[in-house]
Amino acid sequence: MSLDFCKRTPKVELHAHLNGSISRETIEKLAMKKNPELYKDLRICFDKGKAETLDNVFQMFKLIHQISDNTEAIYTIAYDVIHEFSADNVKYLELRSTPRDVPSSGMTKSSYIEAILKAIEDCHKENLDIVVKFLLAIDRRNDLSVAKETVDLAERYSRLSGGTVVGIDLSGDPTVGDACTLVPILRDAKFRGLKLALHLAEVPAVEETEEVLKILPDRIGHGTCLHPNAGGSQGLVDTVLQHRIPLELCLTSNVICQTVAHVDNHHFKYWYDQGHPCAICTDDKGVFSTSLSEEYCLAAETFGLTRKDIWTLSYNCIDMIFAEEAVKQDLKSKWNSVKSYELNCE
Ligand SMILES: CNc1ncnc2c1ncn2[C@@H]1O[C@H](COP(=O)(O)O)[C@@H](O)[C@H]1O
Ligand SMILES: [Zn+2]
Repeated sequence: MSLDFCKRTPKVELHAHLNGSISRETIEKLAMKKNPELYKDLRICFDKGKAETLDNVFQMFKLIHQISDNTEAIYTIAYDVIHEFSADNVKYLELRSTPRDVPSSGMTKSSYIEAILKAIEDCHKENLDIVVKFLLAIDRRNDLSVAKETVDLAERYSRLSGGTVVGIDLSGDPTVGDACTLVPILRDAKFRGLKLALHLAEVPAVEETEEVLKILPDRIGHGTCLHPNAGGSQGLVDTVLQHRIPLELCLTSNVICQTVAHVDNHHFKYWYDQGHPCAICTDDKGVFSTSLSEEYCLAAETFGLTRKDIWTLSYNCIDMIFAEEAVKQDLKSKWNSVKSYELNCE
C-alpha cells in the first residue's frame, strides 16, 4: 500500500489528545522560548521509539504539560495541530483535551478551553478545509467533583461555542484510578446530551469495563483487552457487538505502549473481520511520531487491505462522528467527489 494513496484519501480523525498530538516543530518553538534544558529532555523522548512503554509515555505528558502551561501555548498547539491534520488530508477532526488550571500563569480551565476554541475558530476563518469538534477530557484519576466540573464546563461551552464542544472523553493512565467511581457523572453527562468517547480496556480490567459499558458510551477508545484472549471476557465482546459501539483503534500507540505485543496481533483484525465499526486513529501523533495516513498504511500492510478497503474504512468513519447529519452529508459528498478518480488512478 502506498503511503501516498493513504495521504490522498480524505480522512476522519476521532481520537487525538491535544497535548499528545503536538509536533516536534511546535515543541521546539515553545520549549526553546521557555526553557532550552526542557527542550533537551523532550527531544530525547521524541526520538522515535524512545517512548517504549505506557509508563514512559505518561512521563512524556508530564514534560509536555510543562510547556503547555499557559493559554498562549495551548492556542499555538491547537492551531498547529489542526493545520498538521489538515495537511494530512484530515477533513473532520475531533480533538480532546483535559482542561487545566495553572495559577502561576493565570490559566484557568475556562481560559484553557477558550484558547482551543479560538484556535478552532481562527482555522475556520482561514477557510481551512477541515471541520473541528472538541471533547473535554476527564482524567480517570480525578475525583467526582473534578469530573462534575468538567461536565458542567462541557455543557456550558457546548452552548457558547454553538456546538463545537460535543462531548466528554475519559482518559489518563489506565493503570491508575478506578473509572467505576466516575460512572454516575458520566451517566449524567449522557443524560445532559453530551456524547461519550471513553477509553476502555486499554489494559485488562473486566469488572471496571463491565460497569462503564452499562452506560453504553457512544464510542470506545482502544478496547484492547475486551476479548477473552486479551484478558477480557466474552460478555464484554458481546455487549460491544450487540450495541455496535464503534471502536477507536490506534495501532502504533498500542504497540509502543506494549499493550499489544506486535502489530500483527492487533485487535483491529478481530473487529474489522466481523464488520464492526472501527475508526483508525492516531491517539498522540506527536508522542508516537506518526500521522493518520501512516496509521492507515500500517493497517493496510499488516492486514492486507486493498485501496478500496482503505477508502471504505475511512468513509465509514463518517457515521461515527459526533456532529449533526448535515456535516455527515457534506463529508460524504466530499469523499464521493474524489472517489472514482482516487480508486482508479495508480
Ligand atoms: C497512550 N494512551 C493513552 N491512554 C490514556 N490516556 C491518554 C493516552 N494518551 C494520552 N492520554 C491522555 O491525554 C493527556 C494528554 O493530552 P491533554 O493534556 O489532555 O491534551 C494525557 O495526560 C492523558 O490523560
Ligand atoms: Zn487515547
